[in-house]
Amino acid sequence: MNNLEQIGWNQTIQDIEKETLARVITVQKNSYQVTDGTLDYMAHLSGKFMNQAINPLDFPAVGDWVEVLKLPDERKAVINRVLPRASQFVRQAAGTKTEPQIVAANIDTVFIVNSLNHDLNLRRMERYILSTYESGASPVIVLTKKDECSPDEVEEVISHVEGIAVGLPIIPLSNVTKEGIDLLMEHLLPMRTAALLGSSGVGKSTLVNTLLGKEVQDTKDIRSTDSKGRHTTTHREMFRLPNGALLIDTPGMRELQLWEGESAMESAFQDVEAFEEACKFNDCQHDTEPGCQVREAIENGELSEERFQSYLKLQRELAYEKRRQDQKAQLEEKSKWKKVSKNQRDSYNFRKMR
Ligand SMILES: Nc1nc2c(ncn2[C@@H]2O[C@H](COP(=O)(O)OP(=O)(O)OP(=O)(O)O)[C@@H](O)[C@H]2O)c(=O)[nH]1
Ligand SMILES: [Zn+2]
Repeated sequence: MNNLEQIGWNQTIQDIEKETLARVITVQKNSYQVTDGTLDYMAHLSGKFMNQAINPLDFPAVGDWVEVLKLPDERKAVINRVLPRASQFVRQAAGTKTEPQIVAANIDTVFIVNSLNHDLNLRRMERYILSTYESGASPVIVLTKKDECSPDEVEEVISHVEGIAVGLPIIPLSNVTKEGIDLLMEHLLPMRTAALLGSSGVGKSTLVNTLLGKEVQDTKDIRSTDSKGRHTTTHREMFRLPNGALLIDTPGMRELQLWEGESAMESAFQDVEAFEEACKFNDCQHDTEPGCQVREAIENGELSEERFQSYLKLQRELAYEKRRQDQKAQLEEKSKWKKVSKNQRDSYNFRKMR
C-alpha cells in the first residue's frame, strides 16, 4: 500500500509530485501537524503561501490535503499550497466579525452523535444535519449509551429522530457493550474520512477510543481527575482506524454556527418544503390562507408544529446571515472602488504633472 493511501488518498493527480503531498492532522493557531502516511511533521506556512492567501478560507484546516516541502531529518515541513477541497465545514469566527473560518475539510461522512438516555434535542440535531449538508458531506445519526436504556426507550427515541432525520441512517450503539459498533463500521470505509459532531458528554471521545481499540482521546471521566496543564501538548485531531478509515475529532466542530445554507435547507427539511410546495398559493404564509397544506399537515399530525417553527427560525437566521454577508460584500466593493478611483486620480495627476 502506498503511504498516501493510508491517509485517504484514492485518486491520481498528474500535476503534483506524489512525494510532496501530506494531510493536515492538527491545527493550533499558526502551527500545523501534517502526515505523509508514514511520518508526522510539524509544519508552517511558506512565505509564498502567505503572499497568496487573502481569504480566511485559503488557510489549511484539519483534513486538508497540502503540498509540502519536507525536511525529514528534523520532522519539519513547509506548506506551499492547499489542494482543492471535496467538502468543507465553515463557521463564523469568534467575535463580531462576519468572517468565515474553516473547521475541517475533505470529510465524506459526519456522525451526528447524541446520547439515547438524556437531553435529546431534536432542534439541535436539525442544525447539525443542516451544517453537514452545507459542508458537502453526508450525515449519519449516532445514538450512544444504548446500554443505559430499555429496548422500548430506544425505540421511542428512534421514532422521534426518524421524524426529523428524513431518510438518514440511524445507529443506536453502546461504547460499553460495543453493540452497534459493527453497524457504524459500515459507514467507516477504508480511505474515506468521517468526522464527529455533537454536544459535550454524548460520548464522542469514548467512541474514538472504541473505534481505535485503545485510549487516545481523553474522556470526561479522566479529564475531571486530571491535573491542570496536561492538555498543553498537541492533541491529535485526525486518526487512522485499523481498517484504513480516517476519523476527524476536532474541537472546532463543536462550536458550529450556520453559514450560507439555502440549498442545505432543501435537503434537511424535504418534508416541510414538500408541504409548502403543495400550498394553493405560491406566496402562502401558512397562516390563515385557504388550501394551506402546511397548516393541514400540522393539524392532522403529519408535521409537528415544533419542526415547522424550527424550520422558520433557521430560515430567518439564514436570511439574517445573508444580509450581513451582503452588507460586508457591499462595503468591500465600495472600498475597492475607492482604491481604483484613487489610483485613477493619482495617474491622472501624474499625467498632469508631466
Ligand atoms: N453507559 C455508557 N456511557 C458512555 C457511553 N459512551 C460514553 N459514555 C460515558 O459518557 C461520558 C462522556 O463521554 P465522552 O466520550 O467524554 O463525551 P464527549 O462527547 O467526548 O464529550 P466532550 O469531550 O466534552 O465533547 C463518559 O463518562 C463516558 O464514559 C456509552 O455508550 N454507554
Ligand atoms: Zn401554506
